[in-house]
Amino acid sequence: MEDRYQREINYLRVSVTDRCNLRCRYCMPSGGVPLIPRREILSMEEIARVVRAATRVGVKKVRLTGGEPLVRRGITGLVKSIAAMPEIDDLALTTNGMLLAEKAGELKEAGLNRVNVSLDTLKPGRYRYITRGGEIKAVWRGVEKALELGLNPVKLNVVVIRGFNDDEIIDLARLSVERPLHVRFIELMPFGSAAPLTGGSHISSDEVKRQIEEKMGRLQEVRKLAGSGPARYYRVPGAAGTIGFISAVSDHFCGRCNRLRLTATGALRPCLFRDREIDVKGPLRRGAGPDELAALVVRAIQDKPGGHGLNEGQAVCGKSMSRIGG
Ligand SMILES: Nc1nc2c(ncn2[C@@H]2O[C@H](COP(=O)(O)OP(=O)(O)OP(=O)(O)O)[C@@H](O)[C@H]2O)c(=O)[nH]1
Ligand SMILES: C[S@@+](CC[C@H](N)C(=O)[O-])C[C@H]1O[C@@H](n2cnc3c(N)ncnc32)[C@H](O)[C@@H]1O
Ligand code: SF4
Ligand code: SF4
Repeated sequence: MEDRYQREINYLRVSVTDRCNLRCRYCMPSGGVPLIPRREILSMEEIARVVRAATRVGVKKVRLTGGEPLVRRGITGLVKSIAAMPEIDDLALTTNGMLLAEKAGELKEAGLNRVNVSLDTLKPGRYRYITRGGEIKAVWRGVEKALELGLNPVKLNVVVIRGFNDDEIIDLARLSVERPLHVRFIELMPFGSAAPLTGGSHISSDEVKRQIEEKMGRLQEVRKLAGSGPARYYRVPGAAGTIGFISAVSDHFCGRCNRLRLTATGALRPCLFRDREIDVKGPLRRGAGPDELAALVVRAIQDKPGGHGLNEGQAVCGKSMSRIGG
């Protein structure tokens, strides 16, 4: 359905857990986020009930994210139940890739359409540093497996950080040339944990694009690539994959916003950057039926702000990305 700004809201991002097997420096403090007791987290069955209610008011696309969705037990069963909902035409997952090689087969079989994998560097030492202990080989095994199984398109998420990976922009962009990989450069967003990395180090998507075009020639705009997110896509002429830009800070893609979020603790969140949330866990556990749940989804859609307000100093985000479901 449409919100107050005539935007069609048809995409639900579900954070299935706040837990993660990595501790990326821009996402979490070194000790991780304080663990939420298990009973506070929605069960897979509860998540499926909310998704089903959301389909009644026009949600067609679902993304499972987190924390790390692949550390949550029962993820394959959740994929299966969402994939079975006839209204859903795109079911995707965002993952750090560490467990992807072992899980990709069962996820594909359960009905997952595609994956976005986070990978900020090509260098094993840097990967270990930024993730505080991740193993890059495991991520590449996951990416290879996803390609082999046809979890199409496979997108790579690269957060660009000055002084960390800005010297790898061209090498990362080149990954899109030979193989059908879709490399997306993401502007670092000012969440709490990212603060030490943002000091004077923000690199805009325009700057990244300029660097790529200087070395690789003019990029062609690509109109359609499976997805529902905020990225803009381009292609090196003749390349198998694409290069995308997610300009969360410099560009107001809020005008094209099409999404709602469901947090791991059972709240509908109208906007990534605003702390306002609508509780659904309480009603779910008091036995709310499909109509009542659908009404809460409608309320969350009506509550969506026109934009994130980051550049007007209105945004308040006390939580980390892992809690909300980046
Ligand atoms: N500011 C902002 N950033 C978002 C929003 N949705 C996703 N992002 C960011 O975009 C980056 C990539 O997100 P993904 O989880 O891969 O999903 P997506 O780009 O929506 O997915 P596609 O359907 O493949 O286009 C992450 O860093 C997200 O935090 C949003 O609503 N607002
Ligand atoms: C929060 S993670 C959750 C899914 C999964 N654990 C992963 O890393 O892909 C989703 C996305 O948010 C991005 N992200 C986290 N913190 C960010 C920040 N401060 N700025 C920009 N992107 C961020 C990550 O790079 C990742 O692509
Ligand atoms: S970005 Fe993803 S992998 Fe990294 S700490 Fe956050 S939730 Fe975990
Ligand atoms: S910041 Fe808020 S309004 Fe803007 S695109 Fe993201 S969720 Fe939508």
